Amino acid sequence: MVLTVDVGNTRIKAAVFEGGSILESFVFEKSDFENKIENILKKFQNCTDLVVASVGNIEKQAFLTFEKQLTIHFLTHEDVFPFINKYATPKTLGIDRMVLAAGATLQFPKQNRLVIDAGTCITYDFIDEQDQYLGGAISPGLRLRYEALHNFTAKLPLLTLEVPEHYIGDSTKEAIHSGVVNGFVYEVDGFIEEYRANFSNFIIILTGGDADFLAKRLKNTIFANSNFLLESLNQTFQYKIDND
Ligand SMILES: Nc1ncnc2c1ncn2[C@@H]1O[C@H](COP(=O)(O)OP(=O)(O)OP(=O)(O)O)[C@@H](O)[C@H]1O
Ligand SMILES: CC(C)(CO)[C@@H](O)C(=O)NCCC(=O)O
Ligand SMILES: [K+]
Repeated sequence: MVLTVDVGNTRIKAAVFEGGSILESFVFEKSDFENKIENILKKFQNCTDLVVASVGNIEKQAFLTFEKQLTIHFLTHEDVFPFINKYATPKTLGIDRMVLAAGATLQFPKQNRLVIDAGTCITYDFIDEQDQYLGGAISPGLRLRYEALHNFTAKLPLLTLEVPEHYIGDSTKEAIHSGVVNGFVYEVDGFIEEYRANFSNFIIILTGGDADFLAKRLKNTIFANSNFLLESLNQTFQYKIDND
């Protein structure tokens, strides 16, 4: 059994895998995460490996307390990945994006793949048919957009997500909801159209905290898989074992 842990910028997500299938998944805040992991390991005592991808501020040291119980794999750029990395600055590429690209490469062989992760940030990652990772884009996520409008202006209130009535917002609140929510959806639809115009034979994988919300609103029919990063962590680990 393998425990995979995704330390994001906002929250931590974790899942226990037996072979290729998820037994249970968890979401928790960063404070007190040691206890949360300890409880998971109490429940699943057959876990032999802990696989971590962290883009948050939690480093490898924080996981070493579990070393008595199981083997820790804290993924870094030094690990083996199933794609050729063409990013001009490979050392600054987020480990979450590398894991997503690995999962897409292994799960969907011999095609162009676009992974869209709608989390704290929206990331776009493109891996072509020759398994070359080309890069993509990073933009502010849904909640970050609401927060940025409030934090960097004097007059804009901090709102929580609401679906706008219309694209023409007729009040401050409606204008913000339209700008944030419609802007988010138009952006993603726009990127998808750009990729579609330039590549054939490709698959889109949609994941992250806002994936379900987004999937319902896109012009294109795309199914969301909220567990794609955790599944990809498990696959990256299996790949590492087979190829190290
Ligand atoms: N309880 C919650 N806390 C924070 N964000 C939430 C919550 N529930 C849903 N969301 C939505 O999820 C988005 C954040 O996604 P996610 O939880 O995947 O981010 P994350 O943990 O920082 O991971 P990553 O850094 O990989 O994006 C926010 O834009 C927000 O709209
Ligand atoms: C973009 C985020 C914040 C998304 O989680 C993460 O992948 C990251 O910190 N990336 C580093 C910059 C880069 O990927 O080029
Ligand atoms: K993200």
